[in-house]
Amino acid sequence: MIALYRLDKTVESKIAALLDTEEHPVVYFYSIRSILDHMMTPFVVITSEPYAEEMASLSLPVVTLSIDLNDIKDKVDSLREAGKTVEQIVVCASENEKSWLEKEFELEPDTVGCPCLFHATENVNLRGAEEPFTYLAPVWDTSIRRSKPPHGEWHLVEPSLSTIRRAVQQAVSLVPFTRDRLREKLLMGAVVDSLHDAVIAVDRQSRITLVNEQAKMLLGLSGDVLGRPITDYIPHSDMLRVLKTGRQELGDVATVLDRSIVINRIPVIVKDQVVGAVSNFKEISDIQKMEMSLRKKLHESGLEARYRLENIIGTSAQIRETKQHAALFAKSNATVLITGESGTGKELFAQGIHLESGRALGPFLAVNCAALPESLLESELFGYEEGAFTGAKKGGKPGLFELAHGGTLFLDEIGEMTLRIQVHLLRVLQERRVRRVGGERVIPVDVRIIVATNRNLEREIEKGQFRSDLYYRINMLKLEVPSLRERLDDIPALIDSMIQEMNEQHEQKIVTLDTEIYLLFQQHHWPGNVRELRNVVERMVLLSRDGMVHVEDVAWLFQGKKRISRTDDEYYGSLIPRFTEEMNQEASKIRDALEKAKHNRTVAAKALGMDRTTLWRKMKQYQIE
Ligand SMILES: Nc1ncnc2c1ncn2[C@@H]1O[C@H](COP(=O)(O)OP(=O)(O)OP(=O)(O)O)[C@@H](O)[C@H]1O
Repeated sequence: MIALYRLDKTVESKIAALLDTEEHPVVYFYSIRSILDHMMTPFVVITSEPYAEEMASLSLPVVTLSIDLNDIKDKVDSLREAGKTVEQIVVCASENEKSWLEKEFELEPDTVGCPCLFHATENVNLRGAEEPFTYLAPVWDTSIRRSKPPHGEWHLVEPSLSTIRRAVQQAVSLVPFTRDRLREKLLMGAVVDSLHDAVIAVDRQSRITLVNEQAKMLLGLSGDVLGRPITDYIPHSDMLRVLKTGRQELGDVATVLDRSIVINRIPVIVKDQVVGAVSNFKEISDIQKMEMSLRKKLHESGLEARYRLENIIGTSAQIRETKQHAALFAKSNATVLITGESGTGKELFAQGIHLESGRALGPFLAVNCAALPESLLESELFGYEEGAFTGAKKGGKPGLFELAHGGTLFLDEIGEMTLRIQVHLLRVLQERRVRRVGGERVIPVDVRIIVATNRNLEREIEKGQFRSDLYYRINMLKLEVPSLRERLDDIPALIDSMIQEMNEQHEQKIVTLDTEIYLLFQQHHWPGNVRELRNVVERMVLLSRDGMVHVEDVAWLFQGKKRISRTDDEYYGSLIPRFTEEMNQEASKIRDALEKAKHNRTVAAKALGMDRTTLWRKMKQYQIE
């Protein structure tokens, strides 16, 4: 389709006559508005020089008609033929046409056959001219016709038929291109609309060339805003500054219509010239939501805290007290120092505190300070900037402090950390900001720190291996996890839960363990604590036959190993003296329940809140008939 924009009627009809209108229908437009209403139709615009500029912001293919020196000569000839005297000429045309005509006149001054003066229509002032001139203007220059020259009248110059034919040929050749452009435009529109970010772009004159739905929504724009100056909607738009300076502005925060938004403004530069600017922006609350969901995804891929405090097995007074302290510590944001022998479950407590805290939805990241060499641990914790060292990843890498933002960072085996990293860590803990290795920027972080150690840090300070200032900073809330030796009563429940877990993992079905096994296990010294117990139970499960494990099957596991300091006589003698107070209480509860249930084990188990197998095991353990 060919669109004719603000052309003279005679020129319009000549163009239409030259076109095969079946193949290239002609549409006539007299305002930008009406063109905007048809933007979804692929067309090429033919217009005259003064209106070509208006088209620029619409990014449509435009063919421009203008008059030349030959057209002026033809007009002068026809005036002379009609008996008019033409001695001096004044030509008024648009700024562009005027400068072309001047150049042509300089090159071939004899073409017209008389002196010519050229004026730009925009600032023409012919008043007071004394000489009788012949006044000429292009046929499409409607504004000039409204003013009357001092002597005589305006004579309108038309472009020659060959000029019109060239313009028509050019327009026809551009038609396929407009279809591609439209397709691209639709695609671009779909892409821009599909973005979660709001996007708005302006041209050099700060007229809006692109805007997506999100931008309209956040800026409260409605209707067709394309082609309109951005200042009509945002009077002091910062885009004007970017157009002027050509410098990008990233991460600016502003309030628009009561919403806090973060904005990036980027100049569009072609061949060192600023030809426009694009701005993308987003509501801060959206960014926070995205951050949260990203973090959640990170958790799903293995960075999640899984153990809640209530999942930590054990009902002994020691473990109950530790859990109570942990639940209290979870309410605060202060650093927690977890101490305890290796394998006691320090990491489980760290996870439990995180999940019990207000940061439960944030990330939980853990790093074992003993497992990484110094430089690796440093870049792991604090991240690094691009080029910080040979092999540093392009674009740098965020450290665990940044990744744990809004959540908890668990530093296991902190006693193994070198003094240099201790200094770096202390600074981050004091300032709550990290500076990546090799970087300048400081990044604020909101991270709760939990550290753990099985070393005696006070002794490490005496030996000069641990900084006392760091110790005082991390030793705000101290959680001491008891060794397994100190809570032997928890062993049966731990074994049961481990067996259940492993049965599921190994698809094995162990129904029963000899009661003696529990007793045997409660005799062991367990230097490796719960971790060692888990290993032993795993081996036991793998060695089991027909769903039964007998004491003879496992006794060898403890051969040559240190026992709790109890004599064999105690072990093989009466079992009662070896029961703790809690066990005695449990035994008498079971006796009572059985009596009440008239020795119906199903009823008694129900009353005790345990299943039949557990009741049966406990009856064997406490030798209840
Ligand atoms: N109360 C518990 N209930 C169930 N499993 C436990 C319990 N305590 C520890 N475990 C298990 O014991 C193993 C060791 O636990 P964890 O890694 O938390 O110990 P740790 O004290 O952090 O050890 P280390 O000092 O060596 O880092 C893990 O497999 C864990 O699942």
